Amino acid sequence: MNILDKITLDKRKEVELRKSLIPVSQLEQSVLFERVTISLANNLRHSKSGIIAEHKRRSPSKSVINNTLNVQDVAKGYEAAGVCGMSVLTDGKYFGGSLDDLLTARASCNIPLLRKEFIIDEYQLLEAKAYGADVILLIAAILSKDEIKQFSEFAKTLNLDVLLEVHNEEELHKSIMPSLDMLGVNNRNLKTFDVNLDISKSLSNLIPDDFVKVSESGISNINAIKELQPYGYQGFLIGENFMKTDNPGVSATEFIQNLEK
Ligand SMILES: O=C(O)c1ccccc1NCC(=O)[C@H](O)[C@H](O)COP(=O)(O)O
Repeated sequence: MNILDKITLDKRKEVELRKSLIPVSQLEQSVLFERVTISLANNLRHSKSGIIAEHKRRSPSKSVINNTLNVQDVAKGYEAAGVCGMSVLTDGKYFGGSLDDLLTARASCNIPLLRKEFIIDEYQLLEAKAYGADVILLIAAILSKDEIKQFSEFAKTLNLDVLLEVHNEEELHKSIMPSLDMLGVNNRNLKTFDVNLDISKSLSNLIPDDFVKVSESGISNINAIKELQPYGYQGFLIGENFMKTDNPGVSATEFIQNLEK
């Protein structure tokens, strides 16, 4: 079984457990359910740099990235750096994240927050809303076309932006639909962990212009972004490159300043 199948299997068990502990009615009582969300897609459309900076403690491909930082400092640092949005990994088992991380980030900054999660159930979208997210991620590799439609349409009823992630042409073809805001190309093969920016380049002309194009993973310098911008990419999701430093906010600030020079 590959790692993505393993993560998805564990996620199904986790979500069933969560559902049995916290009913939907309780999620809907969160004060954050009434919050007016901020659109990441809009921010990206109007940005020169297009950085989405991630909070990522560890990952299946890299094990520990940074265990010493707190989410509050990272969120404040990213906001001060001028990023378009922050991605918060909420998976515990494989990434060391949690919904509490999302809540802490929400309390610490006023930029769009992406719940970075393996979404396999509508319940997780209600959680995203209740814990302060503005954006959800849907991964085409683990969802059917019908599920992508169902989850993205449900997300829109909650006023959440939808970032749909693909890694190849087949995933892209099954996914294109009007209920998505952003199409992300993951440069990392989630089954083998190989990273290759050429994936973003080769899929770019197959993505209709109505969607904001986002390139994800393996971006470690501004040259990578300068290479991808001519292919129409307006968003760049960066995790490890910032999180491996002692101060991700300062690292993101320097990165954006160099990019916008
Ligand atoms: O990062 C991983 O090892 C990983 C493994 C399996 C599924 C997902 C994984 N990562 C999620 C992401 O998409 C990245 O955290 C994100 O794009 C940032 O990537 P990077 O800048 O390379 O940290």
